Amino acid sequence: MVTNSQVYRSTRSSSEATKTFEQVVIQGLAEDGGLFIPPIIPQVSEDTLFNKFSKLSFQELAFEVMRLYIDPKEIPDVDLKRLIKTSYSTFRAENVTPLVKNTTSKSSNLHVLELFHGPTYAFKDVALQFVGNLFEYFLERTNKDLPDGHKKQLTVVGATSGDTGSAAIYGLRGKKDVSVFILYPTGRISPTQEEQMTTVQDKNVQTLSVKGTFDNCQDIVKQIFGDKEFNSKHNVGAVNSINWARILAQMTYYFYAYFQATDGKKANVKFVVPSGNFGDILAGYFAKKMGLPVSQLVIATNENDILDRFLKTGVYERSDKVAATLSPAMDILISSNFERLLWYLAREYQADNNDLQAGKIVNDWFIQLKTKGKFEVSPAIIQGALKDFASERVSNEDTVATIKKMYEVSENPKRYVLDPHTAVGVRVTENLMAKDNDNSIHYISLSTAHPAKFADAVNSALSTFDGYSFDKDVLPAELKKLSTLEKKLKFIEKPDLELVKSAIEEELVKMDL
Ligand SMILES: Cc1ncc(COP(=O)(O)O)c(C=O)c1O
Ligand SMILES: N[C@@H](CCOP(=O)(O)O)C(=O)O
Repeated sequence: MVTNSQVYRSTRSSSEATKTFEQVVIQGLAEDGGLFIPPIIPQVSEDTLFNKFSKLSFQELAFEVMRLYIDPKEIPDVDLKRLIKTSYSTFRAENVTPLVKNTTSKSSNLHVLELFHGPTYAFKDVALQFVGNLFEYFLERTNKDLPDGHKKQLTVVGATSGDTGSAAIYGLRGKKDVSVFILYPTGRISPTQEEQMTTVQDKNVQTLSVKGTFDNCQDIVKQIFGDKEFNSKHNVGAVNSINWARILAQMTYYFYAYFQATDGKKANVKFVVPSGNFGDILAGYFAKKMGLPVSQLVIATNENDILDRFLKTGVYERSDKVAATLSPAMDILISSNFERLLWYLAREYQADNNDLQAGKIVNDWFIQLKTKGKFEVSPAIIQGALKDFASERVSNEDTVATIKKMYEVSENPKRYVLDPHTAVGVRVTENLMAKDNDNSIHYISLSTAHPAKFADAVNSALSTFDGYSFDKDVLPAELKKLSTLEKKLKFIEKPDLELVKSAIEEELVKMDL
């Protein structure tokens, strides 16, 4: 029986947990196709939360949170502190994830948590700057005494609906003994997102534009992990939120934002999270289960609403009918990280708190998903999920209307511009506030990307306003110059595993790392 939160297991395994943090970070996905999780979630007392954690800087808090999940024998304190410091030194905001308090008016507790102050202007940087440095740290240690030609090299393969790709590339560009291949759906990401990825010329980076959807790209990535021969030949690594380190690094801002919103006091707090692959909100679930007194985590989706439908019906169903929306990074039908949540729910509500039995249940569900295209969970599981989560979906029209309304009414700051993903969250937050009708609740709405990345949606909401100029008011100079830079990308004409594997092998030879 595992008793410590620094040992990991797969969501689909019926054996005891045995994996170390380094193993799960480097391996990415478990051999059985499951995701790695810590079966024990560490607990933080109220005293520690409100008398210690609430007084820390973002970096200090990141250390305290991460320390609970990483054995000091694997990364000693001094190294973990250095990794955190280096990772967040690239952010434009000193406190990394600032909270814009009382955004609409002094008397309303709607706070916007800006997560886009990293190098690629999206929340993914918070985790991927850290993950890049973590890969480098582990590889340097493994390779230190190995002669050239025998050093371990990691081939990172990731799928993106727009933001993970550039954040992973910026986290890994130029790093020793790592190559990075990013698959994205042709024509289904914004022009700026595409430019951010394809204009990076470092020789260890290659983007693959795949004719298909994000779900196709993600499926191919998972198949590559399951391909034993390819995987053992190339040491495939993950940058998507299937990698546990992504979730871990995202926990910090739930704690930090809570204390910023409440001035370090215990209060009634709800987080609203624009969701797709369920990685971001899952980090909030861990924070809540660790003891942060969050009253609700609210899933905000666009028209691709598998998560909302699941919470309403208990049926998790595959579909290939992905809608192209104004919040394209959330155009996702299969939410990878949902599997992690399902494991904790299965353990508590169906397996009498037995880890091994929970693994068996989750494995059965995912076999059904593969063979029958869907699975259904019991009402007890849904009722369990609803103790922590609520959900709502938002249309394109309401997304545009929310960007417009915020621009008109915001007080702090005036003329506040939301990106369309953030707008999905803000719309859900406003609906919730109307329903709750309780001034004592703090609502923290996560802002997951900078509006400059989504010119079409933002302009369709704001171009009729007198004096509004996207170039002047929204677009940072750094992103403006991207359109003038040379592009490096390779087209893959259909979403096919073999085509992608050949492209990777061909490029690896050219990279000659
Ligand atoms: C801007 C933006 N918002 C929201 C999301 C959804 O986050 P998650 O996939 O972690 O649910 C994504 C993509 O992941 C994103 O890029
Ligand atoms: N929205 C994401 C999709 C990939 O999700 P991840 O969090 O699992 O990496 C993106 O922008 O690429």
